[in-house]
Amino acid sequence: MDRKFFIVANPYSGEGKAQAALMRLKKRLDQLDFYYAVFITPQSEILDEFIEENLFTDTTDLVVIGGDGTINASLNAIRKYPMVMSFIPVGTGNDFVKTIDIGSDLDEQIETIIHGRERLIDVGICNKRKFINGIGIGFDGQMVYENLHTKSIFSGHLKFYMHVLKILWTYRSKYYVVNMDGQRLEMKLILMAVQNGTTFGGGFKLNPDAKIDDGLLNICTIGRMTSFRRFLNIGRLNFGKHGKLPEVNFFQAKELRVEPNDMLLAHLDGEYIGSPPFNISISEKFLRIRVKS
Ligand SMILES: Nc1ncnc2c1ncn2[C@@H]1O[C@H](COP(=O)(O)OP(=O)(O)OP(=O)(O)O)[C@@H](O)[C@H]1O
Repeated sequence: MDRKFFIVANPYSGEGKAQAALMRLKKRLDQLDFYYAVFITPQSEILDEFIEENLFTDTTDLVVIGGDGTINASLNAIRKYPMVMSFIPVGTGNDFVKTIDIGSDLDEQIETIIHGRERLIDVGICNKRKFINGIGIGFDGQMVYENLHTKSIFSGHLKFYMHVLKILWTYRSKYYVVNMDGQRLEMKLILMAVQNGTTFGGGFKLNPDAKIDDGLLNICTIGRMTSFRRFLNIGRLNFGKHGKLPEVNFFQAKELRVEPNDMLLAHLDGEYIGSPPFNISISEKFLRIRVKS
């Protein structure tokens, strides 16, 4: 079957790096005489619906040029179609691609889009919305909320890390009631990260042992911790070395319910989604993606 590429490019991701990546990809596809169409995303709460409306049904390859939010919207747009997804990560955090190998520079990533091997991966579902990387409830949900709603003289990474510092200092632990594969747990936590991938927040490896094709959700919880200890230990998260801290626990589950609590804010693949209740599950080997190795 002839390949047909549908390219979703977000001009806003990562402060506008998509344009240059799109030009290079188009040039390479032209050289190889491949058919492609380009969809430039609009700013919208229902981005997935816009993508779905514009997709042609015989697309073989859906290429996302954007960050985790654009990958998420594309994932939720292709529910009826058996296409392979590939990525050029130009977002701010680009957390999902840190779990896979798509090549380290633009040229390698473009070759992966064209010649990479197919891999079948799991996809998470939260209240009927799919996620590829994960859901952060508590501390990092608060961060995404404040990044969205607070004006700042900074932008991009700098704005994000200013919020990390402020919230790291001020955030108070909250009460979670959770049901994990039938087991009820009540905990006071700073955060709960429910993930398919390993990384959140632009490089924090909260679930370093997560595998994207094992049919399981990996869950990291961090309990009450003084502000001083948070500052002392945050560096460990960059290397996934937080597991030895007494406040940290890891779980694996197929299904999870987080009971209502308006004090808890959450994000799904980096996009703010409000407060629980959340019914979360995993769809094993649901999505085909293209990787380098
Ligand atoms: N044309 C546009 N103008 C402004 N915002 C847009 C536009 N197109 C999409 N968006 C918004 O971009 C957001 C998704 O951005 P995306 O996640 O891809 O990049 P990022 O936030 O820089 O990266 P990451 O999530 O990896 O940190 C969505 O909230 C979407 O509404």
